[in-house]
Amino acid sequence: MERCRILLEAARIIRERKDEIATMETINNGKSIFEARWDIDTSWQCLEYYAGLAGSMAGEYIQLPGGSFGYTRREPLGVCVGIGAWNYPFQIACWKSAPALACGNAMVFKPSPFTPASVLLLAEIYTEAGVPPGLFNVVQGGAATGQLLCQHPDVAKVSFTGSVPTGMKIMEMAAKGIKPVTLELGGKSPLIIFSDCDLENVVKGAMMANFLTQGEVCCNGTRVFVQREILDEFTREVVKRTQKIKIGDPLLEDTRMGPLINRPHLERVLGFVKLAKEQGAKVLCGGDIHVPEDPKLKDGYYMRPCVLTNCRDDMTCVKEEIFGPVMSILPFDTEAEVLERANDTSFGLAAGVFTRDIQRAHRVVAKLQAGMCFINNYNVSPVELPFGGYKKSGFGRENGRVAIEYYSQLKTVCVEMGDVESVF
Ligand SMILES: NC(=O)C1=CN([C@@H]2O[C@H](COP(=O)(O)OP(=O)(O)OC[C@H]3O[C@@H](n4cnc5c(N)ncnc54)[C@H](O)[C@@H]3O)[C@@H](O)[C@H]2O)C=CC1
Ligand SMILES: C[N+](C)(C)CCCC(=O)O
Repeated sequence: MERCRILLEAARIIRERKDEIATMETINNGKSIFEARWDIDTSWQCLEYYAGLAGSMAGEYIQLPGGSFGYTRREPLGVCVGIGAWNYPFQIACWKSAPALACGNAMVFKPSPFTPASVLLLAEIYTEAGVPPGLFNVVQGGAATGQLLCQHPDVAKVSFTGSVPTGMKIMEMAAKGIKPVTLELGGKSPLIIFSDCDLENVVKGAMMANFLTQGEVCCNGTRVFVQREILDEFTREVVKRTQKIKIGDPLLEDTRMGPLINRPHLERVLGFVKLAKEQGAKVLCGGDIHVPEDPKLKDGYYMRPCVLTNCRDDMTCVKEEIFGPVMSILPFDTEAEVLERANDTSFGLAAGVFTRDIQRAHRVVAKLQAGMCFINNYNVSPVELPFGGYKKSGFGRENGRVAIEYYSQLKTVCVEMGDVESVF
């Protein structure tokens, strides 16, 4: 209950300082202030959720023959390390620290060096809320710092959000110390749109699946499979809306897309679009640099969101994670065909299906190889639901009741009520 009270107080302070934190996050990352406010909401909600669970963590009592019994205790792991990516800096820190602290662990958090700032506000808020000194710590740095943290003998667990290649290294380092890891890695998720869907919702869903945070979202549904009967209508509508996305100064109230994280990443994303064209894809809109009218923004890392058609499953833009605002549209004819194509990837973070046929919706998600499946929506993040990947998108889960298991260990106590029976 004490942990609950402190986490609730921290959640309250985050709500109270929401605009200030969102502004910091926008400056930190470049996402629009409108969206940053959403991220701050899913951050304090996570603290509230685990505050609620903190007081109810308990073990089991198991009756044994002859009056003997056993019981289990859910105990903390110790010092947990959190390593974050740059796309959701504040939210990632909350999604890791809230369950860690609720379970009684300490956390050392290392944000991405591209977004070092907002997590310091979180540390400040935890302290103000009553988290004892030393329980939540921020260490700044890049790969070398991350490695030192993972290899440190006093660290009991590592929770990582980032790319697949780094995830592999983390797992290797953790293996040397037999430390559990949670890996939230990349994706190339399918969004499957059947012709019986509600077109208005589907278009909104496809935009949500592709263009939040400049498209720099791990669970984005970037392979948009559209049933052939509605291909033209869907494409027309999605292109129309994509062209209307307001790009510019992310601190302005009506902006919906800010700059990408840095110059090399912008160039990498533009390179994917160039390669897509060379491989035969057609750019229906965007895919190039955007120069805002405001002269002080002219060197910003802005690009116009891109919709690609004429895509084939073997193209690089369809196979690899771009981590930018690039949607690939792929027509399909039958359910069996689309399922096979959707699952033909080494990633498995998320997937979405839009249809009015409820039997089909559940049949399809049951066969999708992805940890987070959406029916008739995409990229919403209720903190009550576990989030995490299949296959190379990682393992372990954040959010939901299950995350408790990734931040605690189970002790079994066996109690003898009779005499010791010995073989000797
Ligand atoms: N599944 C998920 O929840 C999410 C996954 N991602 C993935 O993250 C990637 C983009 O983020 P980046 O920051 O570029 O990823 P990254 O893997 O380069 O870096 C992530 C974090 O790991 C640290 N790091 C880098 N090398 C390390 C090493 N050898 N040892 C320990 N720490 C190390 C970085 O400093 C950073 O804090 C994308 O591939 C994306 O899919 C991003 C956000 C969410
Ligand atoms: C908030 N949401 C669902 C759009 C993305 C969360 C995962 C990430 O950190 O990329």
